[in-house]
Amino acid sequence: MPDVLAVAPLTKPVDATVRPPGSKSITNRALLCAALAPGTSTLTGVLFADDTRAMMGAVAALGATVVTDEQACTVAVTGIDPAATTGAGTIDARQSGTTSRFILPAAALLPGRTVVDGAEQLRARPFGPVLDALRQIGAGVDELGAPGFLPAAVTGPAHGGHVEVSGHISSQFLSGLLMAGPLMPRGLTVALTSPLVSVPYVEMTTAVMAAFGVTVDGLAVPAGAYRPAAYAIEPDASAASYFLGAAAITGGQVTVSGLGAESLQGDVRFADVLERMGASVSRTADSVTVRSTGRLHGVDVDMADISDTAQTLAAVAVFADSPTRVRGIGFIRGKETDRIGAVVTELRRAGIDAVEDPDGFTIHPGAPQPTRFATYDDHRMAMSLSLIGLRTPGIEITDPACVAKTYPAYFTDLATL
Ligand SMILES: O=C(O)C1=C[C@@H](OP(=O)(O)O)[C@@H](O)[C@H](O)C1
Ligand SMILES: C=C(OP(=O)(O)O)C(=O)O
Repeated sequence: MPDVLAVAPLTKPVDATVRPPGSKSITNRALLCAALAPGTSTLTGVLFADDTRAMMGAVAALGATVVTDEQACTVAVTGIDPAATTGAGTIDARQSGTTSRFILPAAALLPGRTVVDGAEQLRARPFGPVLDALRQIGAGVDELGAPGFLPAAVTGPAHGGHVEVSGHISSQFLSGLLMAGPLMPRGLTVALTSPLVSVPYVEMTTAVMAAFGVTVDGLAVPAGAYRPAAYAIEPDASAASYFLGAAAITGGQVTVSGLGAESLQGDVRFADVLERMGASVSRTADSVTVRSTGRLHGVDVDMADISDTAQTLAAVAVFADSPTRVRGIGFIRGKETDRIGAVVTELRRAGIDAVEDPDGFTIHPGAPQPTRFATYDDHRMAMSLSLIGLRTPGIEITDPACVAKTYPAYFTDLATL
C-alpha cells in the first residue's frame, strides 16, 4: 500500500451490496472460547486481520492448536485444559485491545507465569482494572512497566469467586473475566464499581459463551466447562458502518448482507442513527439497507453503546444540513488514539467547524477543502475520513495500511463502490 492514498470521488450515487469480513469482536471471542473447550471447534466466517492474528497467536501460546484456512475464512481450534498447562511464556497482543484484555484472565487460569505485552500503542492503553481484578481472585500480577499498563506478568491459577471491576473505561475487562470465569474453581461473580460502557459487547460475550456451552446468569458464571462447537461468525458491523455512511452521503443505497435484525453486534444500530438523520433503512433477517432520501439532518446522539462508529458519524455529519452532537464517549480518548481529539483536529484541517467536548464532539456541516488527513495509526480514522473523499476532490489518507488492524482489504472494497 502507498504511504498516502488519494480517494477518488464517486461520479454517481453509490448502489451496491457488500459483505464486510468477519466480526473482529466475535472472531476473538470464538477463538478464545474454542481454545478453552476440550476438543476441536470449527469457526467459519473468521476475520483474518492483525487483531485476530494476535488472538490466534495468543491462544496458540496458551497451548491450543490453531489450523487456519485463510482462503476459506475458517479456523479449526483444538482447546486445552488450562489446569494441566503451564505458563505460556510471552504473548504479543500487538495493537489489539480485545486480545490483551481477554487473554490476561485466560492466562491466569494456568498454573504458571505468562507475560502479556503489545505494541507501543497498546502499552499506552489502560490495563489497571483487569490487573487489579486478577489479584483479587488469587492470581499473581507483576507490572513490568508502569503500574496499570503493559507489559504485565500473570501467575495462576486464579481461584475465582467474587471480583470487582470498573465499567467506565472499557467493557473488555468485564468480557475477559467472564470468559475465563467458568474455568475457575469457584466460578466467578463480577460486581461493577462504575457504569458500564459498550454494553452490547458484554451481551455479545455471553452469547458467544452460550454457543460454547456456558451460561452466564447476570454477571455470575458457575464453575463448569466449555464445549467445542461449529460456529459461524457474522460480518463486522463496525466495518459495515463505512458503507452505510457512504450511501447516506452520496445520495445512493447500500445493502450489507449477513447482518440482520438478530445480529450480536451493537454496531448494527449505526443504521438507526442514519435513519434518525433522514435516511431510509430497511432490515431483513439477513441484511440491512440504507437508502438516501436526499435529506440528511444533524442529530444529537449518545454513542456510548456503539462508539466504534462515532468517527464514521463525524464524517457523515459534515454533509448534513444542521449540526451533529455526539455524547457519552469520553472513554474513546483511550482507544488506538484519542479519537475525539483526532477526529476534531482532522476535520478542522479540512476547514470544517468541529468542536471537542469532554464527552464527545460537535460537527457543524460545511464544504471540506482538499486535505491530506493524518490517521494516528488508527484504522478507524483512516476508514472514516476516506468517506469525505467520496464527495470531495483532493482527499488523501496518510498511512492507509493502518486499516490492517481490522480490515486489510478496506480500500480495495471501497473502490468497488
Ligand atoms: O469487546 C469488544 O470486542 C470491543 C469492545 C469495545 O471496546 P470498549 O469496551 O473498550 O469500549 C470496542 O470499542 C472494541 O473495538 C471491541
Ligand atoms: C477500539 C478498537 O479495538 P480494540 O479495543 O479491540 O483494540 C477498535 O477496533 O476500534
